[in-house]
Amino acid sequence: VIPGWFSEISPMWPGEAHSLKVEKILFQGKSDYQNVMVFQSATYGKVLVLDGVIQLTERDECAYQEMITHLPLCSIPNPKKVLVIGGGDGGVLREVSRHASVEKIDICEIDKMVVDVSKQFFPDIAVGFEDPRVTLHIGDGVAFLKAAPEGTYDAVIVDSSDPIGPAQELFEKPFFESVARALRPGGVVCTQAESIWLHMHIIEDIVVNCRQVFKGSVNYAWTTVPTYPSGMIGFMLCSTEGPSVDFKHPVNPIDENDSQHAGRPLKFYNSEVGCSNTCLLSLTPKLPQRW
Ligand SMILES: NCCCN[C@H]1CC[C@H](N)CC1
Repeated sequence: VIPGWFSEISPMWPGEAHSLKVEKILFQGKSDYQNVMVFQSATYGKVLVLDGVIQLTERDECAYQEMITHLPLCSIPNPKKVLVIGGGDGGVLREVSRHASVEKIDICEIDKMVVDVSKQFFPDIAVGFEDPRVTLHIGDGVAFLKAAPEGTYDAVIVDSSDPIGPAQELFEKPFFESVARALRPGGVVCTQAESIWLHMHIIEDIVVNCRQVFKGSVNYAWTTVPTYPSGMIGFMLCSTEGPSVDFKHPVNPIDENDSQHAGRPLKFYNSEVGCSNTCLLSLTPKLPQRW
């Protein structure tokens, strides 16, 4: 390890490690679920790390939070009730709040320390918790969904960490089945779905499960996030049976300067990006997972 640098070394991306120059460590703690750290980097702003894995940086979080939120919410005409699983930093909530049609936002985050640390060190991301439509539930997303009445939500966003640790169950079939049950007919789900350069085996399993569970459409979309392993990350975009959803052609364009967020315009997402970055997995090249 190079002194003064943070390297993201993990068995999930063997043989490689993205590094960031550290100016100052701002917080280190251990919650009931994971190690939590915040540091000031030299060129990406503040950085949130869980169990040694970069969750977000102030500089590039917009690409992830805007895409994971607006890809699904712009694909259906009038999203009203939205559920966020994970997302304890508040960034997805900030993006959901831009949609004036939304009346209710539930969020279920398992680790309260992530919420508290985000509010303390990332106020421009945790601002999402201030929206009066938001109800925060601290608990296990799997259990929350099992308890949700059938057909409750128009959209579910699964903003998870990686399938090692607390988020493992969020990548398995029973969880997708509980998401499908909690969605209304024609409802949509968008999940964090890893990198086509590193995790094709995980993605292929997720696609098999999603094709069995979601009888509408199943797409894989992606965006670039320089501080995530391989510099990109993908999303599974699925819809249940019912009114058809075409993720390539958003029907609900987001107003760039939506009054819900005066003074905080979008930094990354726009309708063009929204449709161009969505591809059927079959079109994704079979990339060498290691050389
Ligand atoms: N809202 C924070 C996003 C967390 N998403 C994941 C963090 C860990 C990465 N390896 C994959 C994305």
